Amino acid sequence: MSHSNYINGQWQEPISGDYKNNVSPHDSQEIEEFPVSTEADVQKAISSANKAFPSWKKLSYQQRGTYLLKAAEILEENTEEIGRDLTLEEGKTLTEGIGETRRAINILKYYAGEAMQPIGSVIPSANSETTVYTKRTPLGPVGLITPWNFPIAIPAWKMAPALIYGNTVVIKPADLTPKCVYHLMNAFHEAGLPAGVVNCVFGRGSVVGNELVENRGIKGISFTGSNSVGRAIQSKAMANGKKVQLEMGGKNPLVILADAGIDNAVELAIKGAYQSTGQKCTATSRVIVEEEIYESFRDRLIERTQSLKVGNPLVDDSFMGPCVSQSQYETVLRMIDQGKNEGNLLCGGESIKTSELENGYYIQPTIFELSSQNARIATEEIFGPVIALLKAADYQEAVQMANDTEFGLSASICTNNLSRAQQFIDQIEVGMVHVNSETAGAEPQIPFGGMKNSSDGPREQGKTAIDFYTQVKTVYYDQHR
Ligand SMILES: NC(=O)C1=CN([C@@H]2O[C@H](COP(=O)(O)OP(=O)(O)OC[C@H]3O[C@@H](n4cnc5c(N)ncnc54)[C@H](O)[C@@H]3O)[C@@H](O)[C@H]2O)C=CC1
Ligand SMILES: O=C(O)CCC(=O)C(=O)O
Repeated sequence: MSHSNYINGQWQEPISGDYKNNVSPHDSQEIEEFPVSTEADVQKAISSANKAFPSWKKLSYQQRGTYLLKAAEILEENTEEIGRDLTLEEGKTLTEGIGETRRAINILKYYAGEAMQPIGSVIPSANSETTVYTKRTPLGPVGLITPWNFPIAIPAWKMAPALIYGNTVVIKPADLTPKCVYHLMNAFHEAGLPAGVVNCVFGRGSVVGNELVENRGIKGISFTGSNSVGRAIQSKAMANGKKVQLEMGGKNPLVILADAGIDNAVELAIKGAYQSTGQKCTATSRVIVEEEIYESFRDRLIERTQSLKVGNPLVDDSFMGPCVSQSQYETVLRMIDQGKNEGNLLCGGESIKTSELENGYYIQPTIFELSSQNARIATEEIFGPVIALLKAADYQEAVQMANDTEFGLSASICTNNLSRAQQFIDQIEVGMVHVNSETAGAEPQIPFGGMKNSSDGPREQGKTAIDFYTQVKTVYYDQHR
């Protein structure tokens, strides 16, 4: 089956006539065809987003919210099918695929609800005759560049706030996972969204994404993906006068203090490190354990890791599926080889080539014990099912190690000591800190984003999303002159 771009309220074939298949990471089978678009397709989409902007901006928040709600209802009717398509093209388990689809639906509903919330504030002026208040004004057409690891939730969490606050959208989905954004576009189309308000152009980042970044018709870029691409986009987009929001990598630590319950701490490590095959920017990739319980924790972690069922993500009892692509699989295996030179391999460390999985991109969940926090596998983002395990003499050393990274997305501490937990919340240099919960996770109403080299620009999701998708207009209103 062949799909088209969604431009100006219509499904349009790419001008080049070129298509590429998405591929199942479970068995390398080609699934469906999606456009390999060129700059000219993007220019058409940008022009339609510009044409649609004035009348979309003019609608009330509640009128715009109605479209989001309708789209959410349409997705809801097809949750299972969409979750299945997500699992088929991305490789996370069906429970995660359906869960992510539900998350996308909740995001649309949450931002539809924002239409009922106050916008702006009234501020007292020095002059008693003057009322000062703030309004929010949308940026205009925005370009959304999204990754493959949350192929429906991340597009939804960028599109929903963009739309409710009055922007129009051109989205470029990750080329590995186009079907999920196709489902989103279809829901907006069926919901009767006016032509040109959302547009989707499938294709390569260096062509489609780059045109969004360079074209003057786009006023803001929201990007999630790798640090190298994010930073390159940032300098180009800012040079073109655009507002930029970046969500990039992480090297998230889970710190386990001696007073923590070992079984609970092990479960947090397992979920944080291996769900979605470790392909989350919030994944647990470093586990730092206080010396006193290090050995018992390590032994239990190895035992649980070896008990995990890795297999076809569409089959109910699989805990972990494959890496998303051949290239991601090769990158993770290269990092594992690096780890074999740097540390002590405790378990895993190989690809899985049983007859059922031989054509897939499967890797065993892997743990390295490290004596140095400076090893590459303890400092570089791997985006695979790999844990760097480190021993800390005490809390002070643990927090120093946790902060010894260029990244600052999320972190977690396992402890029953309230004052230690509070100290960690104050000392850890991340955007999202957990106490006794896993490093991953996001909810629509909660600000999402990091410090240091993990993020740039205002936070995504929750009420803070308004800070990227609008500008503040201050009004001085004097009634008597
Ligand atoms: N922070 C996160 O959630 C994510 C991080 N990553 C990291 O990035 C690594 C590589 O994954 P990729 O898929 O290659 O990430 P990427 O950063 O290349 O891709 C992310 C998005 O940017 C687009 N893009 C790529 N080059 C572009 C350009 N020159 N101009 C405009 N858009 C462009 C891609 O098509 C995709 O839609 C992963 O191993 C992981 O470490 C990947 C995906 C998500
Ligand atoms: O932890 C989550 O659920 C969201 C993570 C995420 O947004 C990402 O990996 O890009």
